[in-house]
Amino acid sequence: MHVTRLDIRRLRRFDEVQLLPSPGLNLITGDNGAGKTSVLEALHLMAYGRSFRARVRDGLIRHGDEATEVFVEWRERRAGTVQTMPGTNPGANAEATSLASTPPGRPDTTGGPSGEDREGLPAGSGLISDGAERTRRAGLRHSGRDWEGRLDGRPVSQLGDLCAALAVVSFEPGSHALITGAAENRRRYLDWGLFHVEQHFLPLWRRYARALRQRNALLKSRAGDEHLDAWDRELAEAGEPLSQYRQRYLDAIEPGLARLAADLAPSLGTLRLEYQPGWRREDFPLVDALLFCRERDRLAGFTSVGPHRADWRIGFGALPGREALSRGQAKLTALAALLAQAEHHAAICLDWPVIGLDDLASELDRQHQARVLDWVRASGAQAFITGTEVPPGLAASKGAITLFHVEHGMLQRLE
Ligand SMILES: Nc1ncnc2c1ncn2[C@@H]1O[C@H](COP(=O)(O)OP(=O)(O)OP(=O)(O)O)[C@@H](O)[C@H]1O
Repeated sequence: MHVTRLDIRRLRRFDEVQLLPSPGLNLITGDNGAGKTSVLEALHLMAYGRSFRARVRDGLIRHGDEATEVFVEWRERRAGTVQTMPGTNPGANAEATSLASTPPGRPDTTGGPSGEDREGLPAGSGLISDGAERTRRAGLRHSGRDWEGRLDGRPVSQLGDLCAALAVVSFEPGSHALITGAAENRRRYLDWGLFHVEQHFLPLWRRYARALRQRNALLKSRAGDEHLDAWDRELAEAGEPLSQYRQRYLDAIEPGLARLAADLAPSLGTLRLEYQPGWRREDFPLVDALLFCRERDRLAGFTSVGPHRADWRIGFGALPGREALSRGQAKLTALAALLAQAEHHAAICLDWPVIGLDDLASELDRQHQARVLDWVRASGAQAFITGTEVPPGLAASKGAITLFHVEHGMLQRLE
């Protein structure tokens, strides 16, 4: 998929800007504080319902305004999501390759903008099909507390449905948290991938989240066993398959991630992934684990076992543990994980997610920049790269790039 138009209103320092990007590489330059990252944040907001830097109410809305608005128009393959369990059928494009060679088969994403220009947020005028591709539109108005969204001309009742439409993978200065930060980052990574490739995952995830809320409320109110039994069963019925989806997703990602990590950080040795389901799954079914922990959970007032406590870890042959990774190595590993996720998405959905690379030059040395840019270019994915200057690695990476410049709250395309 590729974005053909992005309108941003009242986000950070922007009053109102519009970006008409190319389907390939787009570079956004500007001085410190000009608003380059804000452009990526706007895209991320539409795809995740939050910024990668903060929640909406923590500074995303322009000072003095009530809400921020983002409108995105994009082209995507009509085939949409192929409903296949991750890991069971990676698809024709799943032959993952290294950064040094050409990435997997390039989905055809060459269609241009629909040509139809729309004003106004967050309304959309419906879905426009055109052969193998279609144009989609999403608008989101977010005040931090409330939100209002439209997708293809219709109101959206759940933010998750809006976010599941546009797939964006963002690499930014905080991305190392995926490897060295809290488990929540790693659960989100799995869940984001699954939202997009497995149609049964989101309802299951919602069912689990609801059951967890209910069980926690009962624990807090010291409810009797007869009430908790039913919610334990419900939690387990949603939690077991949810956990299996995550495990299989991680298994499906692992080979591509290992190859990408070997290219980006070869000195670390062989990569392996370990999934931790959130309870001793090898010993007990979840329903039994919940029962065993019931008294402890009553005292604590929350559920201490289950997929909401899941995690996954990366280990490297040459290191004692992920704690031994330098910050730079953690960043390279996070980038490998994000690109592997993008690659897997492309293999299953036959369409690349949009890739955001914030401040690439300050994150990677010249040689790694060039490798990543070559890889992204060869993939056919649309990418948004930001930097105070043209990244040095871009000089070594041959091919077209569309340039934009941000200054004084304005966003301009440079010819
Ligand atoms: N809520 C807000 N209201 C108004 N202005 C804001 C708000 N939040 C941040 N800003 C300003 O918006 C700009 C944010 O810019 P952004 O982080 O996108 O810049 P950047 O070009 O990526 O900068 P850098 O190169 O320093 O990373 C900064 O000038 C910041 O002071």
